[in-house]
Amino acid sequence: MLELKSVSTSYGPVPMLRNVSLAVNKGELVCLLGPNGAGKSTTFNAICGLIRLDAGSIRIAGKDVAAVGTERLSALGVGFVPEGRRLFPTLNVRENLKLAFDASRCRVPFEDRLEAMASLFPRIRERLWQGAGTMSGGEQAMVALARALIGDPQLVVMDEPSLGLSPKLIDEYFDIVGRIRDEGKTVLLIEQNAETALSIADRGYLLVRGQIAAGGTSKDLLANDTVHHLYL
Ligand SMILES: Nc1ncnc2c1ncn2[C@@H]1O[C@H](COP(=O)(O)OP(=O)(O)OP(=O)(O)O)[C@@H](O)[C@H]1O
Repeated sequence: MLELKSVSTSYGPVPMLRNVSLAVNKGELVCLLGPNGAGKSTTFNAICGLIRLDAGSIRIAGKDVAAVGTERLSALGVGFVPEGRRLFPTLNVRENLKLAFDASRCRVPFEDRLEAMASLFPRIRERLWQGAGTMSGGEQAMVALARALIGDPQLVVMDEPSLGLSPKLIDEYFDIVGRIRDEGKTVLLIEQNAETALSIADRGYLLVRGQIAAGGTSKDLLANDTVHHLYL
């Protein structure tokens, strides 16, 4: 569903990602872990088609992201949860969700998808008319995930969605992410919160200084010395 093949990027003369290869198969929940500055958000932006690659390729459902273009990825069946949520603060929740729905190719009526989101996120149901910018951080995190899901995507890519959430809310959030995978969606979860991410992921990769330093099943990574040294 998602394949990065020997991807290298740079910021001006400074190399960032170096020869990064990773794959997420249909129906899998895979996490990409890494310390601050490892290149996680750079990887996310590259998957969104926002960064030009120096080398390598990124394919979603077999299609080259660079050829498809960022603005058409949603219609290809991809939902994104960017770091910091990036909702439209002056629009209400419903309007935020409607914009994302309109960018997708979902054939189910909007009201049906809205009802599905309200069932998945009960906190959202009574907040549909509230300005997104006035919601709490936790509520905004739920809206950002609902926005990624409203068009019924096949693939969901998330960049550090648990940032700023309380421990209780992190558990609730990751529980929902696990359910999304159980319902058949493919998920790439980019996270610093290694222990929680690995507790729901099927597999994971560790990114260190722009390179993949380890990869394997969640069980393997939990037993990996480098992962332990960095996180656990
Ligand atoms: N637009 C940019 N121009 C120059 N350098 C950049 C740019 N964006 C990111 N970088 C640098 O690239 C490196 C990787 O940044 P990135 O945001 O991908 O890391 P990260 O793994 O997501 O970190 P964090 O967990 O702290 O968010 C950092 O050293 C950062 O300063």
